[in-house]
Amino acid sequence: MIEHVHYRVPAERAAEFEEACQRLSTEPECVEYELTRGDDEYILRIVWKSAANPLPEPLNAEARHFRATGIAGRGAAIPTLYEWLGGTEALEKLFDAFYTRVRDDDVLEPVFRGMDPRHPKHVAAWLAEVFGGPARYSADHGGHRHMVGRHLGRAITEEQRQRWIALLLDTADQVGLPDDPEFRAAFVGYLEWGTRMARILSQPGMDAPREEPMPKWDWPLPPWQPE
Ligand code: HEM
Repeated sequence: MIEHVHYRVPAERAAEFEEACQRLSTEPECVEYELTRGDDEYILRIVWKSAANPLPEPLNAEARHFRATGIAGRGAAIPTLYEWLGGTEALEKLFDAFYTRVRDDDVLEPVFRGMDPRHPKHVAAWLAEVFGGPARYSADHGGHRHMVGRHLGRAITEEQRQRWIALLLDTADQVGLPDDPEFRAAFVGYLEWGTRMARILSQPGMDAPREEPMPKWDWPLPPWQPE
């Protein structure tokens, strides 16, 4: 439940009012909130876990309630991770180089022996979509369910997972993927999550995958850009 509350606050009470708003940080049912300010008025937006909660003084005023539509996003002022890393061309270069190195890797070679030769391009298409690029993996390669299905029953070990990630990061340096702190934090974050999911889903006894939305990855911090 999303609540919007409009307040008129005289200048002499502004500090007290803003302090009261900050106490929403300790509300157990509050997911997030944002206070925006006009000349002598404010709008407070609160996202509640379920139903809206009563607000303490001096915040209790007439509120309007809304539901999320799922329509939300970033504008073009902040590039997607996909744009930042150089798009499909850069991702294909990364995975071509990576799977070439996999052939000479003692830990990973047995895992990928007999691999489909289109595999590097498919993984590039997967990552492109996860990082905010074109939805080609969903459209042409079976989407999330297919990807999960390709890991089923492979019993990936922790050693294999760690080698996969280490070799991919080394290849990222080799092919010149951006190495700024924000991009690498996002990239490593996704790889940690994705490889751990792949290992868990590949263990014996895991059920056939269900249809699920593609994961979407974003910046943990916006990238630094010159003014
Ligand atoms: C972020 C981590 C990972 C991503 C994004 C990823 C992505 C993918 C995708 C998209 C496919 C299906 C390709 C297709 O559509 O044909 C796939 C298949 C596969 N993955 Fe992963 N994977 C990850 C981690 C791992 C790890 C850690 C291993 C093992 C060490 C692994 C082993 C495999 C194997 C053996 C296949 C089947 C290859 C073939 O024969 O075509 N994956 N992966």
